[in-house]
Amino acid sequence: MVKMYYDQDAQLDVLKGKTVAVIGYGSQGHAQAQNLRDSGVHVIIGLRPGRSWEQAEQDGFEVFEVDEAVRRADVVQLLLPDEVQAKVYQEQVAPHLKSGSALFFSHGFNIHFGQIQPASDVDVVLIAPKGPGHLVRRVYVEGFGVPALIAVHQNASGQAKELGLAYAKGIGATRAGVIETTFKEETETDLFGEQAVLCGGVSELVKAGFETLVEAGYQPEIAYFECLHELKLIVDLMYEGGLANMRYSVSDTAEYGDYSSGKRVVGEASRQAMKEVLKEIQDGTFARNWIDENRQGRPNFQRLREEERNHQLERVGAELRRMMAWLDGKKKEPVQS
Ligand SMILES: NC(=O)C1=CN([C@@H]2O[C@H](COP(=O)(O)OP(=O)(O)OC[C@H]3O[C@@H](n4cnc5c(N)ncnc54)[C@H](OP(=O)(O)O)[C@@H]3O)[C@@H](O)[C@H]2O)C=CC1
Ligand SMILES: CC(=O)[C@](C)(O)C(=O)O
Repeated sequence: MVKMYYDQDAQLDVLKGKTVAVIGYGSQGHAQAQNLRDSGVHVIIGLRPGRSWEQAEQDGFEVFEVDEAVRRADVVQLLLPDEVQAKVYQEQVAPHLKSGSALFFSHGFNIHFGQIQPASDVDVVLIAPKGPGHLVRRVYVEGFGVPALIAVHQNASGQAKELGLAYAKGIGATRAGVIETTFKEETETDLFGEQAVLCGGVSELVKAGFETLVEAGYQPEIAYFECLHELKLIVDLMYEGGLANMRYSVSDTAEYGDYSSGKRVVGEASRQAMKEVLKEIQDGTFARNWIDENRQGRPNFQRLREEERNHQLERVGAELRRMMAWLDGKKKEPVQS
């Protein structure tokens, strides 16, 4: 049986008198910094001058250049994009990390693939929320938390796990539950999940369904409602009670269609492809490709991002969201970074 850690297993006092430097103020950075502050933890932000710096100051944080924030910190949480962490670490973190301090991550990529190799006199801990940063903040404010994973790569202080659990409590994760893992397991499962299921898998399934209906002559707006908009409602049911809860709520017609046609759409070929994707994550092929793509200035990433943004599905969806008044009040168009 998996061991889950909850609020009662974590002591916020472990962070009492310590300064946490959150490096980066994006999806995870803004959420974790605000949650920690609301939990009574002393938080400073490390950034480069720019949009995030202005936002963090507007949100009431003390903001410093990365090296200065590191010098002031007992805990340094690296919430930079994975592809820039190694360079920033080498140039602005490692030379200033205090002996006996702690280096935190929310994804194990750079430790697991050897891009960052910390000195032996610091704790190295992973606290990985299993959800997008904006939900980490929203759910915390609502009084609950996004579950997370904890792993200890180095325990120089002898208290790394206690420190990690205190941090997890500070961001609200122990309200939901924290599972112990390793940097390897978190990295490989997270990369697999975002590629084969959550982002890549679902996006291609939605696009294929939308295009199948549109190419067959149906109205794009109906195809959008059927294949994307309604997906949230279905996934909410799965979130609340598993596949069984979704199948309980949909019609028997839909449930029978689920059983009779689902495996024809996502069948043995898809399962084989998933195994290949996982193998390329495990043997480092994906990591090398991603690191190389960034070294070359992201030509393929930018091209593919542009193609996807111009997909008919996106255009139809944007128009429908403008028309759906109730949604307008809740969701802003995604920030075009
Ligand atoms: N997004 C998510 O929901 C999740 C992310 N994670 C992990 O969290 C970590 C952070 O990801 P995420 O929050 O998505 O990142 P974002 O891209 O949302 O934010 C990155 C932040 O880093 C800053 N930054 C970028 N480059 C530099 C630099 N050279 N020097 C200083 N600051 C810089 C950006 O500021 P600027 O405005 O100047 O560009 C921005 O504030 C990653 O390890 C990721 O894998 C884990 C779980 C979920
Ligand atoms: C939200 C999350 O954990 C992801 C999809 O893996 C990520 O954004 O890195």
